[in-house]
Amino acid sequence: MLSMVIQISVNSHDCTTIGTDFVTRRAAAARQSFRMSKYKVFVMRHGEGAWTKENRFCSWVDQRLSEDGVKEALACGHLLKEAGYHLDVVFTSLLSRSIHTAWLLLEAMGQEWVPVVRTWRLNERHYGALIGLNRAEMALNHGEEQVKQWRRSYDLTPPPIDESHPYFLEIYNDRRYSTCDVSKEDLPKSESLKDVLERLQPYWDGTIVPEIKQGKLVLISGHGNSCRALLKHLEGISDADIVNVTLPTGTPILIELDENFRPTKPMQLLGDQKAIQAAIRKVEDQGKVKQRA
Ligand SMILES: O=C(O)[C@@H](COP(=O)(O)O)OP(=O)(O)O
Repeated sequence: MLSMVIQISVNSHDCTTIGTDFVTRRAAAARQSFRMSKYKVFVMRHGEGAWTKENRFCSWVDQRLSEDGVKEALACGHLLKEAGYHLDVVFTSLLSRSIHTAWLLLEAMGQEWVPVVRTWRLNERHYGALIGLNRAEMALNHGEEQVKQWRRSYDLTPPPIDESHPYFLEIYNDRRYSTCDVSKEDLPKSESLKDVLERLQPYWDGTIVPEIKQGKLVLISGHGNSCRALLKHLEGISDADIVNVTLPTGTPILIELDENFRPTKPMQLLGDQKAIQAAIRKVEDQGKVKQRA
């Protein structure tokens, strides 16, 4: 039996302030509306990436999963299998950590045949010139609040990447980006969360929603910020509240929607709730000068 508890964001000091307040309002709204769930969709951030250990902004750099990330992806698959879910299609970004998570999850579920569809529109937010930098060092040099704003604010765009950046050529010469529905020149050089939602929403509306409407159970294996953008859209999270939403790696989030694609209940992070809270704290701590023990 899964223990499913409503959560949005956990911050060791005040997590439960805005996060819980938001959840409470959402729960009250859902109770009042008496809307019936018609659709379910899973949104999840991939398993831990290799650069997480080094605390570097990874973004469009194609790092693999860490050993722990592989374990997380497999554990997600086991969790969904035990809960009896049968997936019909999985959407990923063009980045290996998102694709490998989908493969491992499907393998653990014994559902390897399920189609995996890749799109750059689910890529992680483009962190521009911040790519490759260490978050704790950035917090030391620019302050923790500035780093939090760069990481979590809705409409702040970091400085763009340019040709002098050590990862510029690796990203823009990569063959995968010649397969996109926009030219290489038009791919982002830096993005706010708002920009991510703007490039993701047409894909959600035009490609993913029609699948869900056909009755298919969809799982999105995305990234911390591409998933935050989608959750903001689906859950109607305000520009102010999204700052306090942090997603752990390798944790499926179940969203139930009515016939008009409005949420009927608060989103649910599935799995061991204490472990999920610890995982969220770990991600938040990455932006601090000193990490908590
Ligand atoms: O780009 C990255 O390093 C992380 C998010 O970083 P933060 O926004 O948490 O700093 O993305 P992901 O690991 O989900 O692909």
